Amino acid sequence: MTRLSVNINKIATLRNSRGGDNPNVLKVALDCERFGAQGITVHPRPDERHIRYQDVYDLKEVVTTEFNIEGNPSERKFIDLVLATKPDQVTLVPDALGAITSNAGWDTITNRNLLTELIQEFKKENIRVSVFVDPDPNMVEGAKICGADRVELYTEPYAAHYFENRQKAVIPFVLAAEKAKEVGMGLNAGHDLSLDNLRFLKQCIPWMDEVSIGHALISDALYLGLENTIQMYLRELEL
Ligand SMILES: CC(=O)[C@@H](O)[C@H](O)COP(=O)(O)O
Ligand SMILES: NCC(=O)COP(=O)(O)O
Repeated sequence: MTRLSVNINKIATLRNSRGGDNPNVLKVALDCERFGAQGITVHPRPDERHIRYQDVYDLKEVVTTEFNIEGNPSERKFIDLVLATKPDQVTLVPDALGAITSNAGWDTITNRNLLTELIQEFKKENIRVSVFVDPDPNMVEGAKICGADRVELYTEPYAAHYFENRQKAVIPFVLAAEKAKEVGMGLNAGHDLSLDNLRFLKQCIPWMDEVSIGHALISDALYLGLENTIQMYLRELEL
């Protein structure tokens, strides 16, 4: 089974645009769960332009499905947030400062020492650690050597080339996913997944543990409604 974790960053972005509390991120998270989502993902960034650190503390109190915090551990503040809130999973993402969104995975070979230390620190607190990587079997193997439990494959290149040639676009992801299976790691995927491209990815890599989806899902919800949208994404994950 592949779980659907809804990334609610976009809800916080909308809330922040007016400075008030509408929409309320806690209510949306609870509604996502009520409508069938099997997890909630947040990705706080140092400038708190969408999810704020306080949101993460507040969400931890109410989320009853899998809680996944994504982010760059380059600042102690992020590490402390994760250790204090103890989510089910932390996903380490090497966000470049000033980037609009995540745009690359870790080099798990060059960053081996850093990742190994961080992963140990989180795992001591029983927090599952996933490492965001490009679809490269060497990076998957590197994440395993660092002690990660899972990798999250950065799916933007798959999404970008889906309509051009989906068979070709998915090949590196299948190879990376096979490596994860071979070395005994769990497998997540995310970034720009949508109602267009999700089913084919699931068909090609049925052993994915989780997909985290935000931008497209929240955009679809404007037209289709949140409950209906979540149900539609869940259906794409049924083979
Ligand atoms: C790691 C990843 O691909 C997502 O967490 C993505 O960064 C979503 O964050 P934004 O919604 O802020 O773009
Ligand atoms: N880890 C990926 C994620 O949480 C959502 O990415 P996107 O669907 O907003 O591109």
